[in-house]
Amino acid sequence: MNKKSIRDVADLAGKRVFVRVDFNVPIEDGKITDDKRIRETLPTINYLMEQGAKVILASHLGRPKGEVVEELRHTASAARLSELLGKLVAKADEAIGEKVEAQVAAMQNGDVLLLENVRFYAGEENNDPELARAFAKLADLFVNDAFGAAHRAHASTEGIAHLLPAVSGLLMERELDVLGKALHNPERPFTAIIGGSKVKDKIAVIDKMLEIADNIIIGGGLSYTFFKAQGHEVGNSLLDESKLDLALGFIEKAKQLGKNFYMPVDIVVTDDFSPSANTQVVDVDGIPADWEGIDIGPKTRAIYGDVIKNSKLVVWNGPMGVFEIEPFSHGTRAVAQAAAETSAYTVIGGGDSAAAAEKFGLADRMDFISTGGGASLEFMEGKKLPGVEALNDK
Ligand SMILES: Nc1ncnc2c1ncn2[C@@H]1O[C@H](COP(=O)(O)OP(=O)(O)O)[C@@H](O)[C@H]1O
Ligand SMILES: O=C(OP(=O)(O)O)[C@H](O)COP(=O)(O)O
Repeated sequence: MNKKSIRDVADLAGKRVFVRVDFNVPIEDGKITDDKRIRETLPTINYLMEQGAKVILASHLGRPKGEVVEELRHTASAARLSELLGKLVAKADEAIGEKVEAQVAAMQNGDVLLLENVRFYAGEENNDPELARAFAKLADLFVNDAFGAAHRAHASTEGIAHLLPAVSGLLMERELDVLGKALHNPERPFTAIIGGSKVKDKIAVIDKMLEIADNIIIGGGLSYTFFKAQGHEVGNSLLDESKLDLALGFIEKAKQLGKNFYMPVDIVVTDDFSPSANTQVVDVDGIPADWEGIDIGPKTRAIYGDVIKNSKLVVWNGPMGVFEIEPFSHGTRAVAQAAAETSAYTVIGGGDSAAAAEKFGLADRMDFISTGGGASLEFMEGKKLPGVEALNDK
C-alpha cells in the first residue's frame, strides 16, 4: 500500500491519536450480536496503547441523521471493547466540545476513550469542515482504521485527514493489501462469485470482474435478469427490466474476452416466499409463470463447487439464494462449503455473504472476510475510497 500506516509514525508516546473505527455493529435489545468489527480493530488499538499513545476512538452507529438517538449510543461497544482489551474504556457522552476536550486532557498514556456516535452531528455526513476542525482539535494524529466506512467522505473519515497527519490503521492496511492483491495481482485461475438481489447494485463489479477474473459465477436474485434477457420465462422472480440489454452485454463481453461466465443451469422455485412454501427444482427454461426463482439447483451447485475447487483465488460477493430461509439456503451453503474446502485463497467481500458464512459455521475456514460490505464492493469495482485517498502517502 502506498499510504502511511501507524507503523510509519515515530514516537507515538504521549500523542493524542484520533482513531476512526467502524463500530457500526448489529445490536439487538442492547446486545451486540456480531462483534467482528470491534475485534478486528484490536491490533491497532493494542499497538497504539503499547506505544504509549492516548487513544481516542470515533465511530458512527446506524443512520441517526444528525440527531441524538438514545439506542444508537456507543454504550454496548464501550463495554465490549473493555472486555476485549481487559481494560476499562472510558466513553464520552459527546464527540466534540469542551467536556470531551477536558476528558482528553485528563487521559494518561495508554488510555482509551470512545467518543459518542459521530452521526449525532449533522456535519458528519455533510463533511462539514467545522466539525472536522472540532475533531482535529482533540488530537495530534489521525488514524483511519474504519475500512467499512472508507467509501464515505465524511468529517471523521475524510475531512479530518486534511487537518492532521493522517495514516492508516492495521485493519485498514490489511483490508487494502488483501483486496488490492486480488484486484491487481491475482493468483489464477481467479474466480469471482457474484450473487445477491439486484443487478443494479452489482453492475460495476460484474464489469470489473469480467476484465480481471478468469471465471465469473452468477447467482442469486440477479440471475433472473440474465435469464429474461436470454428469452427465458422467469415467472415472479426478481427482475430488473431496465437492465436486460446490459445483462446481454455482459454475456457478450465474457465471450469476447474469452472468460468463463457461469449462470445457473437449474433453480429452486417456490410458490410462496415462506419456509412452508411448495418448492421444485426446474431447469432454467422451465420456470413456471406463477412461481419464483429462489435458489440455485443441485446441478448448478455441483458445477459451481467444481469451479471453486479448481481455483487459486476466489472472491465472493452476494448469496446464491434467499439463504435467510432454510429451504432456500442450500445453494449459498454449497458455495460456502466449497469455498471452505478449496485450497484456493478465499476472500469474502463482507455484507450478506459474510453473514451467510457465519450462519453456516464456515467463517473460520475462509482466508479473509472483509469488514466492509459497501466499501469492499466499491473497492472491488476499482473505485477510489475517499477515506483512503485522504491519507498521507508513503
Ligand atoms: N433469488 C432470489 N430472490 C430474491 N432475493 C434473493 C435471491 N437470492 C438472494 N436474494 C437476497 O439477496 C440479499 C443479498 O443481496 P445483496 O445485498 O446484493 O448481497 P450482499 O450484501 O452480499 O452484497 C439476501 O437478503 C438474499 O435473501
Ligand atoms: O455497515 C456499513 O456498511 P455495509 O453494511 O455496506 O458494510 C458501514 O458501517 C457504512 O455504513 P453506512 O452505509 O451507513 O454509511
